[in-house]
Amino acid sequence: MHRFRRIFRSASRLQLASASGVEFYSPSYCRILLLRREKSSDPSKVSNLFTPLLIKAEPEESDMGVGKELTGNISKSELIKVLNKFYTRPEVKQMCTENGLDSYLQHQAYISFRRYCLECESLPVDIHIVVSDILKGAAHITDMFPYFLKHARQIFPHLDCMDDLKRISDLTSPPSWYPSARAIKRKIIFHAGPTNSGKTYRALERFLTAKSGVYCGPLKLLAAEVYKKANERGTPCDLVTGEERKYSLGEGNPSPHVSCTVEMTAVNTPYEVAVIDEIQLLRDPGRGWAWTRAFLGVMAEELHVCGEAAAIDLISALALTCNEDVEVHTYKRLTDLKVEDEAVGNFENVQAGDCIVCFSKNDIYSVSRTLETNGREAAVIYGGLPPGTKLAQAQKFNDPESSCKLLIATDAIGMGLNLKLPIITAIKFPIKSRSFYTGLEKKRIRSSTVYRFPKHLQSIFEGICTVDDSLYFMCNTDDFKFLADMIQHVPLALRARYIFCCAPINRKMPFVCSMFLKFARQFSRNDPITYSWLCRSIGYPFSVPHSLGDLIHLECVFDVLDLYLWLGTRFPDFFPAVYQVRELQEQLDNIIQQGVTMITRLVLTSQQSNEEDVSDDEDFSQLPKKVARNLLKGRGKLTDKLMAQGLLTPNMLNQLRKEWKQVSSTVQTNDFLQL
Ligand SMILES: Nc1ncnc2c1ncn2[C@@H]1O[C@H](COP(=O)(O)OP(=O)(O)OP(=O)(O)O)[C@@H](O)[C@H]1O
Ligand SMILES: [Mg+2]
Repeated sequence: MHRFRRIFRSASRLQLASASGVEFYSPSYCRILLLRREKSSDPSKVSNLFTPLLIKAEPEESDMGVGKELTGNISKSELIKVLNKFYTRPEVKQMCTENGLDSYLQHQAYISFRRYCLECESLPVDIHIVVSDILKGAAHITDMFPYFLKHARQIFPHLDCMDDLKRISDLTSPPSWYPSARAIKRKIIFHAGPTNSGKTYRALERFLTAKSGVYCGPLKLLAAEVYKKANERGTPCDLVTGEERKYSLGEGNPSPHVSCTVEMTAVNTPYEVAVIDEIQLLRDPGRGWAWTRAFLGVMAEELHVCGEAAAIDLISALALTCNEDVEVHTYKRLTDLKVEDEAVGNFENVQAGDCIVCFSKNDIYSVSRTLETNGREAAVIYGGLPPGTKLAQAQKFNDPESSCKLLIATDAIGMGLNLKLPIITAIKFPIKSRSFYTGLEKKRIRSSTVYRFPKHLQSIFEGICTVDDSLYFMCNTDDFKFLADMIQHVPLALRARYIFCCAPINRKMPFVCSMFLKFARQFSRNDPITYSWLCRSIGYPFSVPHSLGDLIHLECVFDVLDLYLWLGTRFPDFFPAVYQVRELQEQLDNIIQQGVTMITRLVLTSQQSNEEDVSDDEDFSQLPKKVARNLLKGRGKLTDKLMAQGLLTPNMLNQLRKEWKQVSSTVQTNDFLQL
């Protein structure tokens, strides 16, 4: 029986148990490129993305002076008068709109047309004649329009292909993108129920007994678990994630069964059974597209989806658009869930077997320190840890022989780890309201759709695409755009640029971002990213972390290696060292494990060094206080900028601080400012 004890009373507490969210996914998971399209997208925002081409005011030689000869001279002031009058006429605005020029494009086109006419040494003959006729009253002011429109189309060539753009941006019928799946009538079974009710178990039983099958999971850890389980049960099964493919029947010989992360689902391979786990995640703004794609596209005679009952309506509606029915199997919890009446109150009341769920890494650090001060040993699990470390920590907690009886975790524990938890103490640190897993509100559930292009194209596409927003929304592409910006000046072919922009990296980690940029630069120079180059760049050999900063840096290095493997599966010629990199990851996983084991010591070291920093602040009394403090604390615009550009890593910053402390007594304010 799972017993919930509470330190703080809160209605949201129970939601921690159904840990099916996305908040704590490891940074290494694909977080891809989806746009959320607001219903009322402003078309002028799309126009703003188009920059007018510069048209030189050089009429053809044969035109030179002909207009003047035919109809006499036109002074600049007369010309300006005609142009201004033309642009203020409501009929002109109306004709512009009818020809696809919104107010932004009209304005830009007018500025350009006016400049063109005024800078021309001699107006093109046709324009000269029409202006002259307008001045004489022989033509209407709107007769200028064809010349204006011709100019507008020259400076905005996209106007000519807008219809085609709209056609290819028509996203109103995603089911039709998967003709192979539409060619078969799939039997869809929805396994609905709360967490720990046996949904995945039942679907997997069917998967394992089928002639062929695919399991599509939300996490690498889960995909790996199914891969292991299938092979142990005598069903040869391959593992496919963004970073690797493991063959069960020998290299290059695919098995009829595949366990994969949902992004890697093959939509052109026929299977007898497909299982899509945690189906409610198709509403996730970042990764939801992968569930939508798998659901609409997988070619399976029998499709089992497992997830929260709140997603039944959406799945049924999507199935209807595929002319398919959904059979719903509902499940009850296998174990009772009981919320205790009494709050735990304080850490001394935490008992052996308890799991303390925190909401950030910092809370993990402070709780582990507090527990250790009370002489309690705890295992630690959070999303950013490598899979091996998570498993080792889970093992330590699960092992009845182990002296470690407590677990401190973010809700990364919710997916993919089997934990023996007779009692879960859900603690919210700090007490601030954050809603997790809040269920799917009917009106807001829509499935997400993906489109991926380099940033500028992506934004244009986002603006003009049409989506059936009763069922779909475009996902969030901020990460994609961030990466596109970062490599904007690196000369890459479109396809390579696009793939680089899809890389699943955490943009909040400067070191990972800087390595991403280095990979892209090296790639653009046609230089393979060799093992020795990589080792030099990541500071190999690794050493056991001495501070929290070191530990976090090693986690980043792990992600860099993940990035290498991810790119390696797409550009094997340029990332040739995948086998060695996997070995490096194993070593690093072990070192991170050692770091996590002594996390309390790392917290202490970091606190002490912070305290030292604070006292050293006094040494800087000569310096502008804010600047000195920022340098010591690693904050401030310059520091942020250098970190963001990857020119400064946490390690380098630490080193810099140490060196700075040594020389601080001799450095004068002016020297510092000149630095
Ligand atoms: N019929 C069964 N026989 C034996 N073990 C079972 C059975 N059903 C479920 N289990 C076990 O119970 C545990 C929970 O089951 P499962 O993972 O399928 O739950 P779930 O409903 O998918 O939960 P979640 O929503 O958290 O993914 C697993 O360890 C599973 O192996
Ligand atoms: Mg499950």
